[in-house]
Amino acid sequence: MKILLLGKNGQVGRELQRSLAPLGTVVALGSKDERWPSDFTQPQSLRQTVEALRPQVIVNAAAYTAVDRAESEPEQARRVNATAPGVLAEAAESCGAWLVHYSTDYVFDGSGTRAWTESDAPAPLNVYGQTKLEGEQQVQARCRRHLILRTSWVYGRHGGNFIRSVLRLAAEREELRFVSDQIGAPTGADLIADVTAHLLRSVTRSEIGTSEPAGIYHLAAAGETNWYAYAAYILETVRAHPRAPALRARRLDPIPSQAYPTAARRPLNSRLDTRKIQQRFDLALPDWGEGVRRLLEDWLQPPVIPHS
Ligand SMILES: NC(=O)C1=CN([C@@H]2O[C@H](COP(=O)(O)OP(=O)(O)OC[C@H]3O[C@@H](n4cnc5c(N)ncnc54)[C@H](OP(=O)(O)O)[C@@H]3O)[C@@H](O)[C@H]2O)C=CC1
Ligand SMILES: Cc1cn([C@H]2C[C@H](O)[C@@H](COP(=O)(O)OP(=O)(O)O[C@H]3O[C@@H](C)C(=O)[C@@H](O)[C@H]3O)O2)c(=O)[nH]c1=O
Repeated sequence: MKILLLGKNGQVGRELQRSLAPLGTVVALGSKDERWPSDFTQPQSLRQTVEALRPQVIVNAAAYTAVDRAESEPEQARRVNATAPGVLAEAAESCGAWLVHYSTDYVFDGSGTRAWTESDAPAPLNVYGQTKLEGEQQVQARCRRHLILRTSWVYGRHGGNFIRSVLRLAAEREELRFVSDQIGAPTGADLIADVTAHLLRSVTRSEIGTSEPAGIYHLAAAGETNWYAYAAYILETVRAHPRAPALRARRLDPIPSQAYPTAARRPLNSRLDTRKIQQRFDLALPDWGEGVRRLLEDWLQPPVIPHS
């Protein structure tokens, strides 16, 4: 099976390079590939890449993810998050390929306290969420064999994320403040990549031509937290470790969202109901804290080759 992976250098893309490898031949592209057009700000050029490679599966992990910056660069965000996925979807449809596309909890407005299901109506609060929603709609309209995986609060070994921000700030400052009224589930890029591979094994084994499992699925780690409690968990886990680095932070305080003004509004309730993906693909999703702890322990390992 030939798989085209776009966004190979992102948090999820790096893990997909590992998880997709056993499924077949993976052609993995970053934004500046010398062999194939892969710049999402030039959406039409992507058609050429798909037509030349004719993959059976396309996995799109590329996205414009700078939530605050998107407020002042809406057209750039829209090209990357909506127009380019639409072109990919059309090209995937014309070669009969499956298209995996990722989306976000930020398509919801964060109202209420119930976890969002796939059939709830999206109503994004910010440009990033709006362009990601438009991307979902493009993919749904143009490619029958699509899997849209909405996830939340992604962290990974590679690339910038909240865990790195917390550790950097804790090394620099004595007092930290984090919002405690936005609730969601931090989800590991490794989990997303592993589940993606599991789903692809399942759908590509189904009868040729069927698009029956196609659709939107929520994919997030189990449990929930808020950004303040998440930051506290990161710092406690690091401090309890015998190889903990020196941290200046002495105080960590919870604050309401209004006390932390940002260019983009963020949803208060980002909980995703993941029952559909678990039931449809016979999966169990681990608790968010497990994955965060594992990553921190890996980072704190001495850089030596283990004996066994
Ligand atoms: N990060 C998060 O918290 C969340 C992410 N998601 C979604 O998950 C998916 C993966 O996100 P994540 O791995 O965190 O993203 P990252 O920000 O880590 O990586 C995004 C990748 O997109 C690529 N990209 C950006 N602009 C372009 C462009 N113009 N042309 C081609 N490629 C481009 C970059 O490629 P390069 O490095 O080669 O320039 C980058 O490696 C995305 O769809 C995102 O919306 C959903 C919920 C939460
Ligand atoms: C750095 C910092 C952030 N915060 C708040 C701001 C924000 O509400 C929250 C998280 O901040 P970040 O900017 O790291 O997170 P943000 O970029 O909003 O994360 C989002 O990224 C996109 C791509 C998604 O799809 C979402 O699922 C989500 O993961 O923490 C503080 O309260 N104190 C701080 O010192």
